[in-house]
Amino acid sequence: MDAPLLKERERATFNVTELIHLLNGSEEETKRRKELESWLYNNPVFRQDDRYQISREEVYERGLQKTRELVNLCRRKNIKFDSLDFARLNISTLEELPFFLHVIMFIPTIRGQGTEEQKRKWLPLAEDLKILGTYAQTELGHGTFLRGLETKATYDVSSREFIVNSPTITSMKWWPGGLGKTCNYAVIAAQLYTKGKCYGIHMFIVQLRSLEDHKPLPGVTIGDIGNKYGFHTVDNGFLRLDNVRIPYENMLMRYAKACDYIPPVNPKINYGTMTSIRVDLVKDASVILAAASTIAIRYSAVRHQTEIRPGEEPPVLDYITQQFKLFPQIATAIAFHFAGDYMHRIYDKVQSEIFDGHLSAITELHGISAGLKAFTTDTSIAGVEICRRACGGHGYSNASGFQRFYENWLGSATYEGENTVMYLQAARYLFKCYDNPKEAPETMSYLRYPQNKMEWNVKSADDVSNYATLITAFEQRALSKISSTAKKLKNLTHYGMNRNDAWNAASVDILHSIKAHCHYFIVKNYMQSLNHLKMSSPLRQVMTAVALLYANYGIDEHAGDFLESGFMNGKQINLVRAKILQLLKEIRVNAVAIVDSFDFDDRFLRSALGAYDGNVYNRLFKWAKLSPLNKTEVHSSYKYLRRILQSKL
Ligand SMILES: CC(C)(COP(=O)(O)OP(=O)(O)OC[C@H]1O[C@@H](n2cnc3c(N)ncnc32)[C@H](O)[C@@H]1OP(=O)(O)O)[C@@H](O)C(=O)NCCC(=O)NCCSC(=O)CCCC(=O)O
Ligand SMILES: Cc1cc2nc3c(=O)[nH]c(=O)nc-3n(C[C@H](O)[C@H](O)[C@H](O)COP(=O)(O)OP(=O)(O)OC[C@H]3O[C@@H](n4cnc5c(N)ncnc54)[C@H](O)[C@@H]3O)c2cc1C
Repeated sequence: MDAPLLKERERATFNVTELIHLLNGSEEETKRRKELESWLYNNPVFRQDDRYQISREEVYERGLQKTRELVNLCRRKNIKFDSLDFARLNISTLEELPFFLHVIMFIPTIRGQGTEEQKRKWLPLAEDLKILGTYAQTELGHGTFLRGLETKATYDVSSREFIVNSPTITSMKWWPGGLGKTCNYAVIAAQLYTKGKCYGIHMFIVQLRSLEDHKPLPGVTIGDIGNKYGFHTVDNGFLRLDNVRIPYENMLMRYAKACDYIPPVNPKINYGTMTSIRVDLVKDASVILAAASTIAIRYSAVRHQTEIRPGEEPPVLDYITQQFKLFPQIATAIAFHFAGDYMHRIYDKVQSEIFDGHLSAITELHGISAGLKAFTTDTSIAGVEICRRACGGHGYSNASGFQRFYENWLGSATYEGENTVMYLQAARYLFKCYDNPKEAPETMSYLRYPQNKMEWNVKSADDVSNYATLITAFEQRALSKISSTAKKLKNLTHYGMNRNDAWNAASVDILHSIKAHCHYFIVKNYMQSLNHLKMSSPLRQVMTAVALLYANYGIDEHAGDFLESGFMNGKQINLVRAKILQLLKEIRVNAVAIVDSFDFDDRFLRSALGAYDGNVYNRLFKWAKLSPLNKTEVHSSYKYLRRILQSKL
């Protein structure tokens, strides 16, 4: 083991294994996760060493090979696609596979929106992978505005069929994962027309390719949309349907019926699959940021640069500015971990309410999941970039491991709802609750009895170590933003603007308000989660320092907002800043141990900078030697170089 990391580990003040189990839920959960990972990582098909040396076609083909291995593994070990074990395997591949949309959206849409009869027919086929489907909603012309989708499903009473049609170029389905080359089925979002009237977006199961030879069926024009920033393994596709006929039974009809149209009790129930993925993304944001922090912290403990005192070249992690960049990322990863747990709990609760026929809870779930999806993906994307840059030049090499997850994760700000749009959706719910506080759910309880407090109860650095004091600060910031924005909206409508125009005119303030609310929620949930968890006192001390850093850093980062609220003054902001420095020092001794507790396997990180042993330089040299340009001492293209070198001006 490399000496610097050994020394770092020896001085940790808490037991790493205890934190590993705490973050995994229990010792058994840790064991199970590791067992699943070892099945995956010991399989050579999941290799990544030549990832940047193979063509897109080969990357896609590998994606399918990996899919086959993963499916075989699940069959051998009896792992169901809707199980926690599959979710863990899914994350551990650290790569989207071409069939993921089948598992995360196609099957869940049938399960959530199909009648019992439809589920009996389609689920066995889909779960046994006799058919492979995707979720085809977005079109070339519209992704966000679902009411604007143009694909039509027109009911033909005489044949009891729907005629599914893409009438224009902008109505082509565009982006669905696995659509281009992999899937032979899709759930298609289309405007339902029956008896000459349009009833809005509904979901239809459409077969796209032959089950015999995989050729597109008549009327189906389909393909891959081309290279992208990331998601190289996935054949995101386009699809044009030319009056394709499907049986009446292929409209998913658990909540709405066609022919003589019966509407669903809540028309947004059709959007349920998106909500479920938004919920999952909160936890994913934590994993990605934890992985990036692990690489950056381990590397920063190994990398020595410059001098603080003459003759002593410290690890860069000793520079306070480096700590100020990286420790908040660790804290954020843990905060999002607890937010992810919360989201899963509330999602399960709402699902059981829906099961009992109470559809009203989906509005609250949408409000919370849309906001947190945007907040956590936004923050973690920015955090990964901070970690990458904190690794200096080597952070820019593919050997760092950042690019693999960064390029894919960038998409999370857009897919499952573009983040600004999601914030605005969450804000819609927030402002409704502000106007009607009795409706406010627990997450917005401060709206029920809004108290504009006059003064923050902070006089010394010790005062900013108190959870309740910090939560109050975030609550007051949110309240101040929300109430001033609500006033603005009221003024705009008072002077004659209609509600929609006023909403657009005030939307920048609305965005600040919802971000402040999400931040408040994350801080509160983080601190409450820590209070409820059992842990040894050395671990509690460390976890408390990290949570306090999260909150104090958030105040410093948005000092303008907190000052503007009038609740805080400049002196108090200085106390917050002093506290941050104190916390950085406290966390420094445990930084490597904390990221060790995230417990990433080296085969997951695949990083020369972030491997457990800290053997950075040997790994970088090994990586360089593997460059395809180094296969020969003199590259074959020297023929051009020779001519340049030998030509006369
Ligand atoms: C932006 C909105 C929310 C707007 O919807 P709209 O019907 O056009 O507008 P509206 O009639 O004014 O509706 C607003 C109203 O609908 C409600 N609502 C909206 N969404 C939901 C929901 N999920 N659950 C429960 N309720 C929902 C809102 O609360 C609003 O209610 P309100 O009118 O205020 O009472 C919607 O269109 C939307 O969700 N757009 C984003 C599209 C999206 O997320 N696409 C994802 C495609 S799949 C994908 O990206 C997979 C990637 C996965 C991967 O590769 O890993
Ligand atoms: C990697 C990846 C995978 C995907 N997989 C799938 C899939 O499997 N199935 C599928 O159906 N789709 C998929 N999508 C599509 C994705 O869901 C959409 O791209 C996404 O919902 C955003 O819609 P848009 O592209 O229309 O963006 P637009 O809405 O056109 O956004 C452009 C800009 O307009 C702004 N804007 C739009 N509306 C508003 C508004 N009301 N108020 C303020 N600003 C607004 C946005 O903030 C943004 O800045 C995928 C996309 C990606 C990148």
